[in-house]
Amino acid sequence: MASPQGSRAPLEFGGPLGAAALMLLLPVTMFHLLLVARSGPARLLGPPPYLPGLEELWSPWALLLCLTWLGLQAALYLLPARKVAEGQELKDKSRLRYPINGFQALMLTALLVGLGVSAGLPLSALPEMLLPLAFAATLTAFIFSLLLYLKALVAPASARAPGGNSGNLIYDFFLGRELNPRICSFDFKYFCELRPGLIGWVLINLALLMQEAELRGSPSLAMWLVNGFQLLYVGDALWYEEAVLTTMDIIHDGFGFMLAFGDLAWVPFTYSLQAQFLLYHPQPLGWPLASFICLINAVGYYIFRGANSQKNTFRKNPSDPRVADLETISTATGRRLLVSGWWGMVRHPNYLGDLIMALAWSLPCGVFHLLPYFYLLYFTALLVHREDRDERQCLQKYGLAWHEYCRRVPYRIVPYVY
Ligand SMILES: NC(=O)C1=CN([C@@H]2O[C@H](COP(=O)(O)OP(=O)(O)OC[C@H]3O[C@@H](n4cnc5c(N)ncnc54)[C@H](OP(=O)(O)O)[C@@H]3O)[C@@H](O)[C@H]2O)C=CC1
Ligand SMILES: CC(C)CCC[C@@H](C)[C@H]1CC=C2C3=C(CC[C@@]21C)[C@@]1(C)CC[C@H](O)C(C)(C)[C@@H]1CC3
Repeated sequence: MASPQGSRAPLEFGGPLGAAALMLLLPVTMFHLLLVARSGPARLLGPPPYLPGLEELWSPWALLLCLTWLGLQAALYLLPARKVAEGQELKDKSRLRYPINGFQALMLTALLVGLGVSAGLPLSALPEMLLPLAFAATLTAFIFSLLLYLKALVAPASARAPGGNSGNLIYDFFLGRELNPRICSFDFKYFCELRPGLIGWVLINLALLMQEAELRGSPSLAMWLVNGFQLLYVGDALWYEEAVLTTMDIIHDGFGFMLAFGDLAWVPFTYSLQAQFLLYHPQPLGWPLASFICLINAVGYYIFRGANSQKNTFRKNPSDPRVADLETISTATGRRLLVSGWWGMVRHPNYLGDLIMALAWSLPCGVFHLLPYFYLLYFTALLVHREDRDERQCLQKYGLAWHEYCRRVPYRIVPYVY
């Protein structure tokens, strides 16, 4: 469908029908997971134990907590940054500037939470509020996406995202019309991608760990592992914050319901599923198996970090001694593609590392329930779809050079498998 605004990007996610289905399915799945995690049988594929009434979902206190959290993270975002980074070149040849203070926000949040807990803040009561909090976050994401849609109506054409301007209201609302919506220097997409959801996720994990300690005397080894692995992942994302500026979400995708809901609700409430499961279904785990799981997480992290850093270093400065010796192929755009090192092994080595880590996050929950493996299953689907989207974009950008890269590096994510 050609858009009235002139953008001819092919429709993704199954077009308007797919977008409408996802807008319904994603929140329903999130609430299903929250309900099933605390039920006895914890069956991913079974019906939820009961259907919650509005009085169990809606709480003005939960909404207030959710908005206070967003306000706190926004205030931390506005604090002076150790560095200001430039994003990729935009259509109008300009570059946006982004504060690099995400890790500082994580540390300050930890300090504030630590002070709060020592002053009697009942953090371990948070798990009891997950349902109304998730409802408040979903409501916030929906209203926020509506405001973003309206804001895009008055944005200049050069500010539009390549994909979210089909002319179909539902599709554009889902994908997001504006690429980098901002008020003054406050960048909503960059803020939401890394701060409230990711830091909220580790806070929920911590609250679940503390509640387990209250219930059983001390947190289990499995709970420690899940908390440790996911804290490492979030800490890494914020430490290497600048790297997010070269991801598909920032460069290509508009900011609409998909990312607003994904960042503000989906990430904190479904990515903490393993810790939620462990609180209600304690799993025995001995040190030998725990050490093996740590090794799997370390291998995944090594590949994930190695691949992401290699590409970011190369994109920032191809003559950097750490990447200068790597073999590359030239493209008509002037940008080169790496064909050795991590990016010579498969075409998305960072996805491979991420998937190995996802496996390590589920293993502490044992092998008798499918529920804690939901993240691994969803993430595999997300990355396979994302890889497909990226391939199409790269083919459009690099043409013959991309074909040559695919010939030299035939596997997409898993060597000799896929
Ligand atoms: N936990 C989660 O829920 C999620 C995590 N992720 C993680 O986010 C990270 C970023 O993912 P994503 O944004 O999808 O994609 P990538 O970081 O893999 O970026 C893809 C881009 O990299 C560049 N590129 C591809 N091949 C090469 C090459 N051989 N040499 C140099 N540059 C190349 C191309 O852009 P160009 O050439 O224009 O630079 C391409 O568009 C990944 O580690 C992923 O695992 C992603 C989604 C969800
Ligand atoms: C559920 C929907 C269909 C899709 C929602 C997707 C979002 C939840 C994800 C899209 C890309 C993401 C990234 C991260 C978190 C999840 C979302 C927002 C990321 C911030 C996680 C930490 C990593 O280190 C990263 C590389 C910075 C990630 C960037 C992409």
